[in-house]
Amino acid sequence: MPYKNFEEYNIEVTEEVKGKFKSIIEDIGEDTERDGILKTPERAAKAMLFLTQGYHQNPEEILKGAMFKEDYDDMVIVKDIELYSLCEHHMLPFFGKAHIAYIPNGHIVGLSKLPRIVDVFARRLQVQERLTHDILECINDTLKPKGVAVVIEASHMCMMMRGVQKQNSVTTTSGFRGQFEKIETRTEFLRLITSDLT
Ligand SMILES: Nc1nc2c(ncn2[C@@H]2O[C@H](COP(=O)(O)OP(=O)(O)OP(=O)(O)O)[C@@H](O)[C@H]2O)c(=O)[nH]1
Ligand SMILES: [Zn+2]
Repeated sequence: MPYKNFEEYNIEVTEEVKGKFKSIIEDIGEDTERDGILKTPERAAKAMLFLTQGYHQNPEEILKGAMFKEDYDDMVIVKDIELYSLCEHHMLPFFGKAHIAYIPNGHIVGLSKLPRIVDVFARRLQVQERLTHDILECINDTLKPKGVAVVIEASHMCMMMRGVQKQNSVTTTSGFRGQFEKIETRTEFLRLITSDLT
């Protein structure tokens, strides 16, 4: 996708996507000249580009921007990170929480960077399984910790508003690398994310 810089790209693509949303709104039988709808193609285009901005962000750079040498080598957990993504099959939202843990190997990372990389990968067309692994592999490859774990719990609007129409099902996905592949470490992590302690 050729573009000079993100702002320039955004202006150009917003115009294009706006035109496409206008056609969709016409095709579903709405009046695109109606007062409340007049600006809707533009609003929808801006919303869609916001929700997919992760394609233009570099998660490794975000992590590398705040890695600090430190001898701490116990588990670090950031839990209940809210996430909103779009399923790649229907382009409908799925949303929920991510829980991330890692065991440092000489370096810790700025805590805010973990939610930031969740957003980078969530703001793309995704399936929950790949989103989980994208986050896991990015931390593993960039921070090179002794271990990393990611759990995501999410509800999928494509299963709620349409299709099978199940309102209460929650999907859990998980990935474990390094020391979290050992049952005791994994159990400790799962105990801590389900307790009120952290
Ligand atoms: N594994 C996985 N499946 C997902 C995710 N998000 C949506 N899906 C599923 O993607 C599948 C697409 O199946 P299709 O049969 O091609 O599409 P469909 O006819 O719209 O399916 P229904 O949703 O069952 O009506 C559905 O079963 C969705 O529930 C996800 O994150 N992970
Ligand atoms: Zn879907």
